[in-house]
Amino acid sequence: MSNPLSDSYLSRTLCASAAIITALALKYPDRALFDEHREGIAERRGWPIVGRLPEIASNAEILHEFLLHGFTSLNSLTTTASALGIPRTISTVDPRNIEHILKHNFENYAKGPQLNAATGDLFGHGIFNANGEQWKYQRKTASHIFNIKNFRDLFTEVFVKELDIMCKGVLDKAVALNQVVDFHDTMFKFTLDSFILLGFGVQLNALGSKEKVPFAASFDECQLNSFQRFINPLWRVTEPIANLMHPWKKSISQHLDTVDIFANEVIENRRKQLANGEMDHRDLLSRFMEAHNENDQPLSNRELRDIVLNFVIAGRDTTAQALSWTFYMLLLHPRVESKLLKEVLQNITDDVADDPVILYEVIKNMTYAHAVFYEVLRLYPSVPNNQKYALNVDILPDGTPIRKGDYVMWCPWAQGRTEAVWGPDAKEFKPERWITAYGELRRESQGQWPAFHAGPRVCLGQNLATLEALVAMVFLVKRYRFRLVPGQNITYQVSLTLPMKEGMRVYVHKRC
Ligand code: HEM
Repeated sequence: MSNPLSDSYLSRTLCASAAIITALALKYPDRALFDEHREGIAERRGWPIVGRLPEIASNAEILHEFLLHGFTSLNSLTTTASALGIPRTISTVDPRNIEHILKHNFENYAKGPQLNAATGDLFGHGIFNANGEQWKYQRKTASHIFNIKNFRDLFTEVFVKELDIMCKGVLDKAVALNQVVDFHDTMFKFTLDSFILLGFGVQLNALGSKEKVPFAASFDECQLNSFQRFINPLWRVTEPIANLMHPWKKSISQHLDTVDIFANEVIENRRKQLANGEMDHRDLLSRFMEAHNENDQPLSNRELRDIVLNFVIAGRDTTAQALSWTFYMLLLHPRVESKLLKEVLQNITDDVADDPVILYEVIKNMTYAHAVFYEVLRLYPSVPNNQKYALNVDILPDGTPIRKGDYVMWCPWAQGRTEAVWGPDAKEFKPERWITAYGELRRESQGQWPAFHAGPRVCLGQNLATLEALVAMVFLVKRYRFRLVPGQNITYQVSLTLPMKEGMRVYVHKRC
């Protein structure tokens, strides 16, 4: 039997709630609760109380296109959006603004609390999350390995050696057995093995295993999860619920354990090698083991673990993705592939290929190969969106006012496709745009082409990545013809970087 007292209490509560929601909806008819409009910044109006959260959530799978559409539909290179639970973010593809944020007013823009919270359990206090003195000592320590001698005498040799393992162990077998290869997965294994060997002195041999190595699988899950936290304001609630609902699935904390075990093994292994005097050169990890942190203390195992994981994402993912998108573009553009092959055959004779020191010198001067790589990174930047946090008020070069506590986001994926930045053929894949009338490589400003970031935090591994990618490109183009397996959907996975969502399956043939 119903109780008249509790029924009337319930109906009064419902009426009061409806009245409050209506009043809030009238006060915030097109934006998030408690948010204000931002004068002078192009903005599409959203829904009452939640703002643009529903659009962001429903376009999360195609976020990069969604952002591009935002710039083109508002006909502005700088936009903003109000969305419940997501901090106010000003997005830009204007080269002047990007250079200002990353270079000219560097001190005002930091890695912010949102990034630290979303990626903290994976990247800890490593270089990608660090600011101030904590960042400086890591940058300085790591920079010592990127010297000409290492490039000439060590890095090229490692890349050639790992390529040889890939060719014999994966690609030649696929040719002989007429098997399909997942090119994307193979590139991830190649860059993982190469980087773990030259950075940490460990021969991992991921290329030798058919499956994904457990560390890599868990690392990818953690990364994807970190990214999802940016667009899911309720992640602290939804993640534990998801664990309860899917108890048979490995949870993020279990994936983190797998990742930690791997990093700790690498560290222990190195300690033993150092103790036995087995190292004949000082690589990344041994340099950090000898370094002192921002408090002038030797690094703890936890700090070393952060270093290892930050450098794995830097050294593995970005280059593997760039190589995958490069071959995707080559397969879709046979004209470009033939032109590249011509340059490869002219420069990479068997003598050159057999001598890493000469190979390094020859590759440095291959203009078209560089143009192909830069053009791929223009359309498929390995870091497709990136953000910083304003420590103080500022005005961007296009006049956009920035408030203290705003996030500023720049979007290289959208920028590469923006006609106002790259001209009417912005969306076309044209390596020739990187070559001057004198046949030299064109250099664009870091604001126009921020694929490797800009200013004091410009990518430390830019030259390493370019060398690795070009060595792989020239060897693979020279030895093999790849063909896409028809009917697959090759697209990106929205994440911190730009992986292919379902890989890229190819047939492999030897060139005669
Ligand atoms: C195609 C390959 C690569 C691309 C497109 C790329 C791009 C980038 C970008 C956009 C950043 C800025 C990230 C941020 O701070 O939010 C960055 C930073 C960095 N990259 Fe790369 N990267 C590549 C390969 C590499 C490699 C092979 C290494 C080797 C160690 C490396 C080391 C680093 C480091 C240490 C930083 C942090 C710099 C700092 O904060 O001072 N990168 N990279």
